[in-house]
Amino acid sequence: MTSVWWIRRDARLADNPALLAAQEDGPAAAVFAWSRGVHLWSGRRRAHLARALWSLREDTGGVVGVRRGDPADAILAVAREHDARTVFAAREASPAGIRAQDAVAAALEVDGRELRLVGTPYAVAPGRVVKGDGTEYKVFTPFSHAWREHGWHAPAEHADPGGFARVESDVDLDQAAAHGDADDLLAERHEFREERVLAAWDDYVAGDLARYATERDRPDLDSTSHLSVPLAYGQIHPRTVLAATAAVRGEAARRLESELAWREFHADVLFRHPSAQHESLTPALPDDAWATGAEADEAFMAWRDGRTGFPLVDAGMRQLAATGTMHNRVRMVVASFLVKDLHLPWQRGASYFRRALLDYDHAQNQLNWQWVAGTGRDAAPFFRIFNPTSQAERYDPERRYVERWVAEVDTPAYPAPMVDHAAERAVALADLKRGKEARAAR
Ligand SMILES: Cc1cc2nc3c(=O)[nH]c(=O)nc-3n(C[C@H](O)[C@H](O)[C@H](O)COP(=O)(O)OP(=O)(O)OC[C@H]3O[C@@H](n4cnc5c(N)ncnc54)[C@H](O)[C@@H]3O)c2cc1C
Repeated sequence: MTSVWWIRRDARLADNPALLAAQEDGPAAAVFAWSRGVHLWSGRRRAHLARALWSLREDTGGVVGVRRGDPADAILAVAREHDARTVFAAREASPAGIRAQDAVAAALEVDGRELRLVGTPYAVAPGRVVKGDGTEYKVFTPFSHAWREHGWHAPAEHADPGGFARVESDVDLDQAAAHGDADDLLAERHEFREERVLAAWDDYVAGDLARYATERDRPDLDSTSHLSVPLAYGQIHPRTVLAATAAVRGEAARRLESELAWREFHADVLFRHPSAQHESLTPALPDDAWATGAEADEAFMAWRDGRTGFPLVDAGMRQLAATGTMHNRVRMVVASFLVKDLHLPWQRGASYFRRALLDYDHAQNQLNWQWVAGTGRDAAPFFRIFNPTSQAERYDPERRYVERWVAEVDTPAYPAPMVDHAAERAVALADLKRGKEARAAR
């Protein structure tokens, strides 16, 4: 009997419980729905997705299908073609992901078929980690302890690459992969083959991981895992990552696990508070605190284009435009600069990141922006105002990162700082104080 595997954020054969379930009683008809939503993605992300799907198709003898249309239509059509009673897929926890799976389940049900959700893109499904009284953890550290205590399954076995039924495609993946990013080209192409992603991770565990605890904040040394891109497209599962780190002793492996716990925490927060995708969880600032009008637009463009006159901010924004990624420390600095120095709402920065990041992940992006803005789930957000100059001195001491991305930094062509950081910091703190007083008075 053929079942359908609806490919979502999990274009991989390794450690994929939904795919294994679909192959249990016979070959799986695998299909990805190339929906209107995908057309709204940036060209660089769409092209990377096409390459990841192309790679999966290569690995399965060319039988994986990619169908134009919204999931409810595309998945139902393939289920009918293969006379499949059951469709298997990973459960998503984001608002858009939940909407899509509800729509697919409803379309299948009226046709006498069934959607079964198996596994999630997380080690522990969002919503599962709860306090003794069943309520959510609002703060990261206790969440991460409870998350570790909860634990997770060992990685699932590798799926059978020969266990697929052919699904015809109506999307030209070669075309999408080759030309999808023609107007949005990256300086370097990121790895998109599952086998190589896994091999690169094995190499990392055997090599650079040892430096992670001491160097993870150094953009000039670039010794982080670079897992965020394959995690975003589901080419590796966090459980696979955690199984490897569990076998390594020492601070570095624990640190990396803790970063993955942030990924799980943010997914949990968004699952419980879907409005956090657009609205501040804690509206820390009064409404009149935000800059508006033409001057604000110009400031935004200077930030976006890496022309602020603060070398670390400009280096980060140029790295983002050129490569689709940015080192985490620098993401925090540029985000803080937009919100606390330029007084622009975090949503504006988050929406530019959505266009520019190759590792864009809705929960991680929106909640990290809220963390920096001090509007998220945080005990002491008040003083999180990054000084772009001292951050550069501390984390890029020889200026190697800055000089790589801002070649003209020491020439007259480089602009003077667009704001006085100390003055803008004082404004931000005064705004935060007003916001706090207004909330207390309510
Ligand atoms: C404003 C802002 C926006 C961000 N947007 C995204 C995004 O859209 N997608 C995304 O994957 N990450 C995002 N991050 C988190 C982080 O910057 C990236 O995950 C990290 O830089 C990726 O590099 P790496 O894989 O080498 O990380 P490593 O340091 O090697 O970490 C390993 C993994 O842990 C997870 N991780 C690390 N730091 C964080 C964090 N702060 N929050 C959540 N998970 C984390 C990631 O999955 C990462 O791949 C954002 C951070 C900020 C401050």
